[in-house]
Amino acid sequence: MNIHFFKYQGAGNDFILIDNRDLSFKYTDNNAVLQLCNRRFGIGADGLMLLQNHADYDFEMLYFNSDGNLGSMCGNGGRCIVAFAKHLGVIDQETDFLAVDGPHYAKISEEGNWVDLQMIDIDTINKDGDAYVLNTGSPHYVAEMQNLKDYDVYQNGKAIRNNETYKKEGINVNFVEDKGDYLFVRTFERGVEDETYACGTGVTAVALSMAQHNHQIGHIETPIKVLGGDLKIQFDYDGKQFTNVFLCGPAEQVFEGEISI
Ligand SMILES: N[C@@H](CCC[C@H](N)C(=O)O)C(=O)O
Repeated sequence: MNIHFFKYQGAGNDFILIDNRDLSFKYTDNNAVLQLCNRRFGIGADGLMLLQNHADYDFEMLYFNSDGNLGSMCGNGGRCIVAFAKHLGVIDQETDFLAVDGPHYAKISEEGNWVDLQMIDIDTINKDGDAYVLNTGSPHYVAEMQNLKDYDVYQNGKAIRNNETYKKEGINVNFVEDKGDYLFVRTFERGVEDETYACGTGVTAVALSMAQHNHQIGHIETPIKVLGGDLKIQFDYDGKQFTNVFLCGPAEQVFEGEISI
């Protein structure tokens, strides 16, 4: 099978994008995705997305983690597929598209490289010891700490993701350090089974958890730094529910190519 693909990155979370409006990429098992995402023997990426037609929306997003399995919602992937849809001429500057966790609204800058993506509303944040656990389209564990720059995110994230509580379904593990003007976040991602340079649903989970932790109410804007760059989360919080949640940040096409598998 010969595949025409595009490579995108959003704050260093990188993805293979395929225009599958003609349904020529047939997903039968996880081997093709696994091979394409492999950083030694394939294109290399944290995940792969198919952009497909949908009768009721501008397009549908199908997201696979780099382990080859269909994933839950990917926030940075969502921002990248919006930039891809604009590149293809499927949308102009605003869109309503469908992802695994439901419909999403997004708007994109005129230059096509900055996307504000609306995420699902959240009304439940649980605790696991001192950590927060919530689902922002994907399941997340959020733990606050000091000196995060030197922390072993891989070993500690992997241990939490694979402990008795989370082993079966898996969880994405986020560590956050409050730097005053911004939050510094590092994430061990389920489905990649490694630390990634950014995780969109992860930084969303972190911003909401920290707002609850710090008893913030009203319209809140949270600047975030991750290994791959800067993101911003904005939302309204009335003490019970988080609404109008937006994940904002860069989404850039890196290259395009052909590969046969
Ligand atoms: N990188 C993503 C999260 C992708 C989903 C996750 N790995 C999972 O399946 O749990 C993001 O930007 O949100």
